[in-house]
Amino acid sequence: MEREIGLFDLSKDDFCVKHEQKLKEAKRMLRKVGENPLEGLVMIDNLQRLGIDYHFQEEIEALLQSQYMKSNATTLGYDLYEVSTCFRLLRQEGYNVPADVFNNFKDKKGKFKPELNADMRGLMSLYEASQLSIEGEDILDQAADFSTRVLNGLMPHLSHHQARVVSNTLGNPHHKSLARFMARDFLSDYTNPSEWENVLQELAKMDFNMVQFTHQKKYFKYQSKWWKDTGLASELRFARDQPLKWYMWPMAALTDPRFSEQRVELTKPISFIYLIDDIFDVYGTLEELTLFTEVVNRWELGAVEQLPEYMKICFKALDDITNHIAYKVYREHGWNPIDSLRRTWASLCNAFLVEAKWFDSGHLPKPEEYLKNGVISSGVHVVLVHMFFLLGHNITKQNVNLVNDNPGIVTSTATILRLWDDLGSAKDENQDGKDGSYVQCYMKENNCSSVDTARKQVIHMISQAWKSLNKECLSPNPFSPAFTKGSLNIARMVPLMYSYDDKQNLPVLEEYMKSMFYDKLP
Ligand SMILES: CC(C)=CCC/C(C)=C/COP(=O)(O)OP(=O)(O)O
Repeated sequence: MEREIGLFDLSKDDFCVKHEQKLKEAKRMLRKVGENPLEGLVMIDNLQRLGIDYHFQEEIEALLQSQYMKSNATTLGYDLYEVSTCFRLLRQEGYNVPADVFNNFKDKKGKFKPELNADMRGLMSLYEASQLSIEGEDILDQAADFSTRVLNGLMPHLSHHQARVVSNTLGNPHHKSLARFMARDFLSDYTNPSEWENVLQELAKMDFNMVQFTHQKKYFKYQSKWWKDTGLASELRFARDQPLKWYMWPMAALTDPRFSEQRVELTKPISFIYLIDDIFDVYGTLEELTLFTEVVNRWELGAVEQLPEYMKICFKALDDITNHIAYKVYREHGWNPIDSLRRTWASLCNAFLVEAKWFDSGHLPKPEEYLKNGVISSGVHVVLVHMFFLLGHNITKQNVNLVNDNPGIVTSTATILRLWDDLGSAKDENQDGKDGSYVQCYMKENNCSSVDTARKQVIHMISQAWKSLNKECLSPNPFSPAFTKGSLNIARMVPLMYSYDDKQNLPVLEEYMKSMFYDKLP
C-alpha cells in the first residue's frame, strides 16, 4: 500500500532505519552544539520551527534548564537576538522570565535604542518574543510596535529573499502559527546551511513525509470510513459534509504522531459540532430546536421519540459516539467521563438555542452578552473536554471539575475562535448566517456605522484573548503539556479556518490541507 501511494522511495523498513540513523545523528549534534549554550538555543529554535522537536524533548529540557540557571547572565552583555531568543524559548517552556530583560535595550527616555534599527535579526527575534506577552506587560507591547514599525521601514531596502523572511515573520510569528505548516517555508529559507542545519533539514523532510503518510493512512482507513458508515451525510442532506476539513482540527491540535488514535476519536465530536450547528443555523424550526435541546439536556433515549426523524438519527448517532468515547477513556484511563461529555453537549445546545431565539425574535443582544454565549457556542469546550479525557493526562476529581467548568484556557481559546468566526462572517454587511455576530452587536451598542471600526475593535479583543491564553499556558497550570499545546494549536488553527476570500473560499486552509496531506517534501 505504501508503494501504491508512492510516499516512500525506499521500502518502509529501509525508510525507518534511515530515519532512525538521522535522528541519532541529530541527537549527537545537539549534544555537541549545546556545549555552546547560545548556539544550543538556536538549534532548539530550528528543531521547533521544523516541527521535529517532539523527538528531542528531554535534551531540550536539559539545555533550557541549564540556560535558565544562567539566565541572569542573559540580561548583560548579550545582544538583542540572543536575549529575545532566550526569553522566548524559556517562556514557551513555562519558565518564569520577566519581560524587563528588555529594559537593557531602552534609552534614558524609555524608548528602544535607535542603534537597534539596523539589527534585522534582533528585531525579528524581538517581535517573536513580544507574541508571548500577558496582560500588563507594556514593554512587550512596545517591543511589538517598535519591531513592526522598524522592520516594515527596512523592507524596501532588503533583498527579495530577506523581505520574504521579514514579512513571513511579521505575518506568521512562530508562537501564533502552526509549526509544521510553516516548516516548508522555513526549510526553503536556509542559505549556506551549517553541518547541523543540513542534518536537521534531512531529518525534517523525512519526518514530514512520514507524518503526512500516517495522517493519510489514518484518515482513509478510519476517519472517512467511520463517517461513511454513520450514513449521516445522506440522512441529513442539508448539513455540511466535510470530513477532511473536520479532521484538520485534531491534526493541527495534536501534532505528536503518537496521538493518532486520539486524533481519530476527536474528529467525531468535531463532526457533530458542525452537524448540530447546521441543524440550528440552517434547518430546524425553533420548536424542533427547543425539543432537541431538551432531549440533549435530559439525555434519555426514551425522550427521543418526540423528535422529528432527522433529529432522532442525529441524537442516536451522538449517543453512540459519546458512549464509545466514554468507554474507551474508562478502559484506558480508569475514569468514566460520560457525565462531563453529556454536560458539554447540553451546554453547546443551550447556547445554540439562545442564538436561534435571538435570531428568531430579531433581538440583538449587548456585545458582552453575545460574547459570553458565543464562547460556549464556539464548540471549543466540547472539543477540549473530549481532548482532555482522550489524552488521559492528569485526570483527577479536581481537574475534572475544573475542565467541566470552562476554565480560562478553554474560554480564551473559545474567545479567539468566536471573534475570528464573526470577523469572517461580517466581511460583507449582509449577514447570511442565522447566528448573528459580535461585529453587529458592537455596532448597534456603540452607534457605530463603520464595519472597519468594529472589526478593529474585534482584532484588538483577539490580541487580548491571546494574552489571556498565554497566561494560562505559559504559567504553571494543572494541565499536561500535550493539552496546553493542543489548546494553543486550536487557537493557531483558527485564522486558517476563518480567513474567507471574496468567493467564500478558504485559500489558506486549502493550502494547509495540500501541504499537510498531499504534497510530499522533495
Ligand atoms: C475546533 C472547533 C471548536 C470546531 C468547531 C467550530 C465551529 C463553531 C463550527 C460551526 O460552524 P461555523 O464554523 O460555520 O461557525 P458558525 O456557524 O458559528 O459561523
